Amino acid sequence: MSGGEQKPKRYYVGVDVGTGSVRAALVDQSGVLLAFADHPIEKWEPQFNHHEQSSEDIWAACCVVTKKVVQGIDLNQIRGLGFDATCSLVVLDKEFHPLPVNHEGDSRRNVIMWLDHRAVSQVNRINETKHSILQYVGGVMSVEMQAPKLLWLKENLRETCWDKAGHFFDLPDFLSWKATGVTARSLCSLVCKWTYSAEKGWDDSFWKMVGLEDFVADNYSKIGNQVLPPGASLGNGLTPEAARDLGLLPGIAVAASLIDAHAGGLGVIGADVRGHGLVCEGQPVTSRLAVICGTSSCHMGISKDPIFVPGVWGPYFSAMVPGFWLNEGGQSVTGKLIDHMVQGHAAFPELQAKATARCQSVYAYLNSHLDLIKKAQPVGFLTVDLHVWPDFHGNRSPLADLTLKGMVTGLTLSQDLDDLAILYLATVQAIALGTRFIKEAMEAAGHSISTLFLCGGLSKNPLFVQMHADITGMPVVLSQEVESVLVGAAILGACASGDFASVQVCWGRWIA
Ligand SMILES: Nc1ncnc2c1ncn2[C@@H]1O[C@H](COP(=O)(O)OP(=O)(O)O)[C@@H](O)[C@H]1O
Ligand SMILES: O=C(CO)[C@H](O)[C@H](O)COP(=O)(O)O
Repeated sequence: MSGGEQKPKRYYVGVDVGTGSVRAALVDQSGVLLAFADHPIEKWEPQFNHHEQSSEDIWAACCVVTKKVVQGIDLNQIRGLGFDATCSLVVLDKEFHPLPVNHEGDSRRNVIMWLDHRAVSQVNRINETKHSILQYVGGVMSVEMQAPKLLWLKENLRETCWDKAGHFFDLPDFLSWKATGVTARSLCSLVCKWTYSAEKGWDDSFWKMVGLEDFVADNYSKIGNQVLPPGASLGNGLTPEAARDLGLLPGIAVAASLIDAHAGGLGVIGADVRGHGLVCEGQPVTSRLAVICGTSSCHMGISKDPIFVPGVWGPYFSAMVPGFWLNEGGQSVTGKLIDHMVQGHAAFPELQAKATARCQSVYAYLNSHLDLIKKAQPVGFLTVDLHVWPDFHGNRSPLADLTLKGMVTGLTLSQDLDDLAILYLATVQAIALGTRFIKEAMEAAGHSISTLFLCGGLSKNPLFVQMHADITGMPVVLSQEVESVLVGAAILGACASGDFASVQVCWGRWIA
């Protein structure tokens, strides 16, 4: 190459598997997102509180979106691939074929989704053990974690699933296995959802005490006995078969994955805010709370030393930003709750018709409708008589009580569009109050938070963002790059490629 010629560009692909859809992005070596694609995924709810998906369907959606974002690019310039996903449980047999996680024996449905609450009796028994490991999940294990779901499978689907199972994967780790054939697990998923300790490894006494001693006996081969930090390069990279599926070249570096909330946290928490006059400009990164808000909301705060927050998951070492401890608060349904309240209201068909006529989303329409009816008052005052308690799917943080239910007070006989708009507003406010509740619990335990950094689907809703600012009394920062979760996933691919020495170096160049 002559001195004047430029080096060929280098690209990385990030794939983000959310609850409702799969997204992919092509990102260049400066961290700029050049192409985006998304594709819906299937969900089943065969009975109340049972939520299932198909790992084959999810992989097929990953292939669709990846092929789209690399169209027109010289594939030789694509250097790395990173995945993030929801923390759902994928079950495969010894030959890596899907196994049913349901009474119907439908093996297509081989994923117990993260929001599935079938394992209530199992998690209650796990919590009754008072095992010391529970202090690393806020004192109370959530029914959404993997241990209670595994125990449910053992107790309920012994012959059709448990005895035949060869591999239990967190969804992010399933994807990296599917791409590389390497069964190593990410430190992120094992630490955050499976009770693994970055310092001490698996705790035999926990698994024996809860009735899952089977894992100890076979040296954890079914749930992971090779653990790698997120961003580590896996095996020989993309296998020829996976390369064909994804429309990429074999051998491209594939990274150990992250959970979706953690990829979002990585994508926003270090953002360069210089020149905006924000209070956090001169403060350490530990003064920031990243809130990743999609179907659920996850509240990610980091610290130099471990902080134990009752009802808030963690502290987890190096599970999101290497070298930092992580606490993760959360609300199990936020986007899903707003959709539920709006779509279940009698005036929804009228709303849909009016929004369609204006070529707007129902939320854009509702936001402008609230502006119309608020008259001279700030919009928040429209709900002085109407209040929502948002724990329709239990409370993840800080009460850590899965038995809690939702509540609405102040209802009248009105079912018109004004009524729907005000109920929508009260729901958004309730969710923002939930964020404040979590932030206050984290501060009471030792965090010092001055600024919120939002990303995920709900951060595209200006009312949601404004209510978070009004109700927490803190500035809310949105990244210039809306798809921050995908930037987090691409950082993994960039790190695995060897073009950046570590996740932290890439993070420093792209984000901070
Ligand atoms: N432009 C938008 N305005 C308002 N709400 C939005 C917008 N885009 C997405 N959402 C809401 O965000 C939620 C989904 O967020 P997303 O991050 O896509 O979820 P997931 O990662 O769980 O699949 C849904 O409840 C949806 O209604
Ligand atoms: O527990 C979580 C992260 O630790 C998330 O709630 C879960 O992964 C679902 O994410 P999303 O709501 O974005 O689909």
